[in-house]
Amino acid sequence: MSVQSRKIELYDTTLRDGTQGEHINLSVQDKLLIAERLDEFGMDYIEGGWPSSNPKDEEFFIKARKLEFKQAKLCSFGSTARFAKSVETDPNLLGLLQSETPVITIFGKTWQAHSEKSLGISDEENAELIYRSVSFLKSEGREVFFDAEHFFDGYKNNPPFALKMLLSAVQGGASRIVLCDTNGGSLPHEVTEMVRHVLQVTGIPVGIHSHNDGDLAVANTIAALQAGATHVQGTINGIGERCGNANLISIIPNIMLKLEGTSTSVNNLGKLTQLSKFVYEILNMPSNTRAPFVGKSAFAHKGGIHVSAVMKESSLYEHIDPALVGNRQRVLVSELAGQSNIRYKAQELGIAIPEKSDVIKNIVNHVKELEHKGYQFDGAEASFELILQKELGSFKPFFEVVETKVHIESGKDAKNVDQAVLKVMVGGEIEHIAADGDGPVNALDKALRKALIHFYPEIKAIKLIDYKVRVLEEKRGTSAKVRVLIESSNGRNTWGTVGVSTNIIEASLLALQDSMNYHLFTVKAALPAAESPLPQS
Ligand SMILES: CC(=O)SCCNC(=O)CCNC(=O)[C@H](O)C(C)(C)COP(=O)(O)OP(=O)(O)OC[C@H]1O[C@@H](n2cnc3c(N)ncnc32)[C@H](O)[C@@H]1OP(=O)(O)O
Ligand SMILES: CC(=O)C(=O)O
Repeated sequence: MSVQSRKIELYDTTLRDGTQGEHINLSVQDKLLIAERLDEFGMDYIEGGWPSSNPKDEEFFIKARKLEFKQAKLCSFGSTARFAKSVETDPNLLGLLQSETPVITIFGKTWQAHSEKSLGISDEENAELIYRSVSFLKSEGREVFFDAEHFFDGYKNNPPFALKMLLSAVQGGASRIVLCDTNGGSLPHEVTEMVRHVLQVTGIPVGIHSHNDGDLAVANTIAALQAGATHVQGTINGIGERCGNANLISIIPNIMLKLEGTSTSVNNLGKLTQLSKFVYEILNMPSNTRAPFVGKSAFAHKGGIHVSAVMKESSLYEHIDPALVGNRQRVLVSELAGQSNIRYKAQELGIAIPEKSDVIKNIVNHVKELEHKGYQFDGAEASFELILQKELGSFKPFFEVVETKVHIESGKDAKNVDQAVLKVMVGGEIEHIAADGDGPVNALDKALRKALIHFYPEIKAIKLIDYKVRVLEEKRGTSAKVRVLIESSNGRNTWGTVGVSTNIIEASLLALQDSMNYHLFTVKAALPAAESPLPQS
């Protein structure tokens, strides 16, 4: 079949099937915000929930009447009626009508085992249930989409039964037949074959709704489109029941950038990364850094060979231009780096490296040695920049911690204090400072700030926003090395630093020192040389 210039309809079910995922919970307000954003992005249909199933979804549909969508149509979702003979009084169908959505999507059984065992009815009765449910909603002036639940399993088990149920929906007036891989176990070639057959038999637009239990939901969706389907159901970030639904965040760019002869209503694909982040944010979930297209690592190059090639021509190791989906290229520095990684980072930081010098080679070697000791510069780019600037001779530490003592007192009869005592040298002067804290690392942080504040008032702006400890040699138990990664912020920028030691206090102090040095260095770099008031140690 020809796949020339087909418009693919995007049907988002984040607000319904997405919320069937574990740990996913959206308030009415969350749902309204997401719905608006989905419309802005260019979805054709937004499934808001199952109105009669819970009060939240009922309230959502009432409030959603005030939303003014630019292009999307709101859909309510539910099942076929409980009994064929009384569709007109079925509370579920009446709830769908009361939601006042222009489109209603109902699911019905297309796997004989479900019809028999779950509903306990005959084939004829199920066909009648589907026909009467669809035609009743249709007679009330709504457009009706039919979600053929378990279609692929149903077809494998008994093709005539599965097709008969689809035809009942078509005869009832459904305008889309959506084939559901409800258990998510189908393979792409099976989907292709069955979609082709359904298109021949039904003669109306066919959609695909895949679940990800075999990690193939996106592949199965693309296979259905290649076979002629023109309607895609999925969720943002692939959230949904069990392993999730087909991820629209991957499907949409695959359609728009790769599947020739197809188009969608999305007007700015460059907003894809923002959309993914927005939904994670509302769900209060961390973004998936490895997500294709939109993840932080999706275009992050670590291996020296890759970076060397990417610097000559990005497409040598990138399947698309990251900007097309609102993402960006990144280069990581690690033990797998070559000189190209360092050159790239220097360029990114606006640092000129003298030609024909050993600077880059020295830095590569230094980074590899440090990573061998347990350092990690992914996530600690500020520590890396200090190494680079030091090697270039443009950075000298602003202070030196000459001595550290940390005192921990706990127990029934103890004072329960944690205290750090530091001797810090700044510009030839020694400061001897003690500070109490909530835990030894907090005491250390406070003591260091106290020692430095009157030399460098700028450090007041630094806030610790994340602190992570990782044991590096687990088998050595409490004598193992630890790596501390700290994320700091000055309200405008954030930066990461790292420290490694067998002593968790020392590892923390190293990361803290890098954080303060980095901040002071950037403050100094922002000033003309003659005006820099900062002493160096
Ligand atoms: C594949 C999918 O994702 S379908 C969507 C699944 N989503 C949800 O289930 C979330 C919302 N669901 C709910 O809030 C509740 O399950 C409700 C309100 C729909 C129903 O609640 P209850 O009436 O207490 O029934 P319960 O959930 O225990 O069982 C479901 C009933 O629906 C019946 N049913 C299932 N599918 C269909 C269908 N397509 N048509 C008609 N009835 C159906 C089942 O046979 C079962 O009936 P039974 O109680 O006579 O055995
Ligand atoms: C309808 C639906 O959500 C499914 O079959 O997976």
